[in-house]
Amino acid sequence: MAVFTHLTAEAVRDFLYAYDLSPFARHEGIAAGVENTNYHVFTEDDRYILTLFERRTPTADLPYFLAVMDHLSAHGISVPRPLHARDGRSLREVGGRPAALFTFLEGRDLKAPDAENARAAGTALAALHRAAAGFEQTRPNGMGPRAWQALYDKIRPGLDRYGESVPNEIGEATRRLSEAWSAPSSLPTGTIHADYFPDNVFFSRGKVSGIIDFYFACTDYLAYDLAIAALSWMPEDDDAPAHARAMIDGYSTVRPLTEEEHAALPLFFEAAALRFFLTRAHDDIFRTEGSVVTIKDPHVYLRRLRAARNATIGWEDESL
Ligand SMILES: Nc1ncnc2c1ncn2[C@@H]1O[C@H](COP(=O)(O)OP(=O)(O)O)[C@@H](O)[C@H]1O
Ligand SMILES: N[C@@H](CCOP(=O)(O)O)C(=O)O
Repeated sequence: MAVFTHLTAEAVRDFLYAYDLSPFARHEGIAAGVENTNYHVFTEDDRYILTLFERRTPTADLPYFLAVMDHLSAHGISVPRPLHARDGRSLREVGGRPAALFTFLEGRDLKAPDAENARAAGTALAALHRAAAGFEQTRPNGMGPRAWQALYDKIRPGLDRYGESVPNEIGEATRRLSEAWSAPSSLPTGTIHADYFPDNVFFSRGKVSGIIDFYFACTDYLAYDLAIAALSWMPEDDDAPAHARAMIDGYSTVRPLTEEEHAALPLFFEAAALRFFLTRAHDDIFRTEGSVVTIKDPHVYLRRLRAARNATIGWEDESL
């Protein structure tokens, strides 16, 4: 996260009174992430994560995100479980923001995952898709083609900082991929994570120990989720496809892809690259002064968009 909303110890203590927990001890801001404000909250005998939902996370969708996490944790997937206060509510308010308290997950995200880690992450993603199959609520993808177009329109004047031809190049990709996306298809859909990056997957002793950050979760193509994961687990400075192949192999051991899904992967790689280029470029162009936020590099996804478009990224390999 970042710390967009600062909370005093008194505010956190008051917030905790609504829950059946032991007394508040202390809290600490967390500097990772880019969307929401997160704090470690320590009571006298346990620890939790307090998340304040900032403006980019749509407030109306918070009950859906919390329900996804409730469902997955009830179905054996290690995700933050929202705590319900004495009045039954998990969605509350603190510091003027909607907020929720979560169980703390052991483990850490890997700064430089290897291909075997990607394989394990792929297996865990397929298990998540399977566990989510019984979840009945749906949500359209807020980062789908309509959002690409809106983001593009907003950032277009600033895009030439990445190269003179980039405004037109991204405009063309947005149009072309949006059209391809809306073509009729019978690809399997379901609840997807939609941001399955290495920083959202915790490992402990070489195994996946937890999956966090469900604030882009939505109903969309399962193979698109896999494409986001396969793309984002490649080292940022290297587009060698070993990690992506391992991710797809690991995934397929739990949920084998249909032929149609295999055929759709190149489109999904391009779409995933465009989606993350657009949001990273947006955050880069519209930096928020005074927040402790790490801006993620848009160039990585511009490069991957080009590589996916030109099929020079190795996706054409038969093992895919
Ligand atoms: N349930 C949790 N257990 C342990 N750590 C967590 C948990 N939720 C969040 N974190 C920590 O907070 C950081 C930021 O969370 P994240 O959901 O990625 O924020 P953002 O939505 O701002 O991107 C994570 O990298 C992790 O260190
Ligand atoms: N994963 C995305 C941005 C969202 O960040 P997260 O901290 O919520 O995973 C990116 O890398 O662009």
